[in-house]
Amino acid sequence: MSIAWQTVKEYEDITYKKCNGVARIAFNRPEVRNAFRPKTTSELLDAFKDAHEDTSIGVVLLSGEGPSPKDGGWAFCSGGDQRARGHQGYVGEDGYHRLNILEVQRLIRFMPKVVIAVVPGWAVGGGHSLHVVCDLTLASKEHAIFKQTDADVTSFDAGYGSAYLAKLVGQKKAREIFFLGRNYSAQEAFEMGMVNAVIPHDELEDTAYEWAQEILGKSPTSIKMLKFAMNLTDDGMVGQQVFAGEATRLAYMTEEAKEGRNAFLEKRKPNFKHIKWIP
Ligand SMILES: CC(C)(COP(=O)(O)OP(=O)(O)OC[C@H]1O[C@@H](n2cnc3c(N)ncnc32)[C@H](O)[C@@H]1OP(=O)(O)O)[C@@H](O)C(=O)NCCC(=O)NCCSC(=O)CCC(=O)c1ccccc1C(=O)O
Repeated sequence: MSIAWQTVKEYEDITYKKCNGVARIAFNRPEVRNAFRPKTTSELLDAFKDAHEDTSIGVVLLSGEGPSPKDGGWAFCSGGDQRARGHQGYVGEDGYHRLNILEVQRLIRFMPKVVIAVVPGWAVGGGHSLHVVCDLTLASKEHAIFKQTDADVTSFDAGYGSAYLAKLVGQKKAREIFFLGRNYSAQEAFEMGMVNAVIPHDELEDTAYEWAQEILGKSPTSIKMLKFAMNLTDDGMVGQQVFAGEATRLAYMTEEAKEGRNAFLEKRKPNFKHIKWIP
């Protein structure tokens, strides 16, 4: 299949394309297994915000470009660039120490669209956490490897990367992943419940696009409400807020909401008498 991707914007550390309701954002530092530095996360935030705002986009694919020009290795993302790591975080061009991959995680989690991690190779450390927070994960049969190195480099994603992972794969397995830091194949990750499908490498991108098109055939409101409903119990008050925000939007579309607004603007009491208390 030839997908007519159109580049949206040129970045240094990522690529950003769109086609037919699908946005594709990919790490583009294959020579360092797609490790992210502050510039990468700033660019990711910019692209994700654009995809969030674009009403023609319903699904976002998050992937990693490759293979590495150095050795042909494939990666989704190997986490924070350890060369950019300073005293308090990852040091950007402005000299500030940042820990802003968590902002990217929150955008993925709270975006009213489906985000699919398309994992062509290593998903490691903060890169592993990113696939965990995505709604779905598709992995290359030949090259995807899942690994948590946080405990090797004195880092710990104590939110979605670990606690939510435990919801996906169970407490014992999540603790094994973090405490031992072993490599897991796409098939093993699938059997654990953190990967939706294992796909031959050459078919990975096309399959991700096909899954996206299948999702785009569904009701946008249903998909959005289902995503937020499934997030709700794990996201506490923020999950409730996000879900309730969308419920409010639906309420705004009713006749009674229009009556409430019009009554205020016309400086009269609202008349809800004709509105039925539907059981
Ligand atoms: C990914 C590997 C397992 C791949 O191994 P292999 O295939 O053998 O390749 P290598 O030869 O090791 O790597 C090739 C090349 O890439 C460089 N590289 C790889 N990963 C990184 C990296 N993360 N940073 C910098 N450079 C990297 C490697 O040095 C090689 O370069 P050469 O010049 O060719 O030698 C393996 O590479 C590996 O284990 N990588 C490190 C994985 C890692 O430890 N990642 C960091 C985990 S911590 C993290 O991600 C931060 C989380 C975080 O961001 C966060 C957490 C909590 C709160 C806030 C935050 C936040 O916002 O920051």
